[in-house]
Amino acid sequence: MARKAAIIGGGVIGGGWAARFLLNGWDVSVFDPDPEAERKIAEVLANARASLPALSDIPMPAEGSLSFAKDIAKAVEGAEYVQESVSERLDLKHRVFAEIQKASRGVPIGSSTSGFKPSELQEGAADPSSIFVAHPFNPVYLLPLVEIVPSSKSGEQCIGNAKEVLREIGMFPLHIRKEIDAHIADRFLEAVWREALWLVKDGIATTEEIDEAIRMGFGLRWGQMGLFETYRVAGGEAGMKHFMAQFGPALKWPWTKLTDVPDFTEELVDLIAGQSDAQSGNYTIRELERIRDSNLIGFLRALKERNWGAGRVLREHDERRRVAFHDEGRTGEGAPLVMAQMQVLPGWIDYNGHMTESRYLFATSETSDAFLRLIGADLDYVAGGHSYYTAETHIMHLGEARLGDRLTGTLQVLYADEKRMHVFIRILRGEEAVASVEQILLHVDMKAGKTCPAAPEVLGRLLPVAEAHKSLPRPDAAGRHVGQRK
Ligand SMILES: NC(=O)C1=CN([C@@H]2O[C@H](COP(=O)(O)OP(=O)(O)OC[C@H]3O[C@@H](n4cnc5c(N)ncnc54)[C@H](O)[C@@H]3O)[C@@H](O)[C@H]2O)C=CC1
Ligand SMILES: C[N+](C)(C)CC(=O)CC(=O)[O-]
Repeated sequence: MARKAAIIGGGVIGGGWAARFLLNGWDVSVFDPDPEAERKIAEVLANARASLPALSDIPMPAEGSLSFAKDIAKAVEGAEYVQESVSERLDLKHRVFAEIQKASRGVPIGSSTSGFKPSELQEGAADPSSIFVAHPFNPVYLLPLVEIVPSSKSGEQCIGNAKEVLREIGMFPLHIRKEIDAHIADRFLEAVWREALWLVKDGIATTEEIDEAIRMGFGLRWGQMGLFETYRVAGGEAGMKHFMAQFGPALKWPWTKLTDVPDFTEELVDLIAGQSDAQSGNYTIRELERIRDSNLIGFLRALKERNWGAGRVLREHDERRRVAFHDEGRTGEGAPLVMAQMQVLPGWIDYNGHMTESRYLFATSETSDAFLRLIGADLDYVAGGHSYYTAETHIMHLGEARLGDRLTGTLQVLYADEKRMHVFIRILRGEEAVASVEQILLHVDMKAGKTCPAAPEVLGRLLPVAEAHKSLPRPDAAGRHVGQRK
């Protein structure tokens, strides 16, 4: 049975949490008195379904079920984890915690609060030890960071369990050791926002110019190296000390307004809202969300390739799920093995408006690479000097894959021996095959540059699969060559 999370407050952030839990296989019960909550969450969920799976290199678990509860007590019934995401008002959050704890004592309650300290959230609670800050970042279903802030009253076991749950849904829990208003990340965001407000108010830059200054330059740097690592590099060979000596004094020059905040007069609000409308008003919010999401996917995938920063979290999440998915001894008895799930992304579409041909080969190697990992011919094996090389590939295009389609790669072993592996891959959209691919792979000694028998532990996994697949019907297309008549 799927595990259950309760989401209290289903706005921008609650909707993102619901999507992240659901797509990672959890059942989710939402309570939000807003009559529009169901519609809003459905829209966030649609965006999440179109983006999150594209970060994963192994099949996503079956989506959990979503329900809307009539009150908090019903929502938290049987929940293993509760995430509070109601509006940012302390009195409201206190009332919500009281209701949760009346119905379910001891369950971990993470609060999405952007600024309140956990000790403030815990005031007057029946059980302060199970309330803590779990501050996420928008879009919650794509960005891994969640700031976990306990107070001295928080239970160690509760925080440990909560971090484990959050890791399971692919997040990066950053444990903040000392509680502080606005935690770590929002202090930066506020500081940058304050400076930006001054620049607009003083007529120095428009909202668009400020956004260009970020996204064309240092925003890209921060996304992959953060602040200190970026500055370390900027210190050149002389390093961080040199960087500090050179640029430290500037902090005391009048470069910044520091903590001075401009008054939110009607004039300033109109100025900023007007410039923002002129800059992006031709897009709806949902369109902007989709643009943001597909940019983030590309960026995160690049980081994943390099196993760097947020990309490392994605790899670790895949690895945890791979262990669960490819449980020991799985041979694919009675059916081809489901090896990969993919999503057709904007950059995969060609001038004919469907998935471009090179992506069929990409989908094939995603599938066969996953199989190689399953049988132990993984990156460690390759580092040891042995690998499988593809000797021949025949792709048959059977249907058109379109933008946003979810594709599944399955693999059937037609034949295998010490050195050879003959496989049949299907790229499926739902039940329909959009392509079938026949491949022969050879096991090689990479240093010698010639074929050789695979290691016994690899054969120990490959041959039982080949044996199990002997009972499967041989695909009609197996053995066909290009242009051949039936
Ligand atoms: N929007 C953002 O960028 C971020 C917001 N947060 C935090 O997340 C929390 C929620 O913020 P948003 O989602 O942006 O606000 P929002 O206004 O989009 O959603 C708040 C939701 O709470 C619901 N609500 C109000 N009273 C309720 C009650 N008694 N029980 C259940 N639901 C109730 C409202 O109907 C609304 O749907 C806040 O604490 C905020 O600081 C955290 C990270 C980012
Ligand atoms: C604006 N905000 C303070 C609510 C932002 C956050 O808390 C985090 C984010 O997603 O930027």
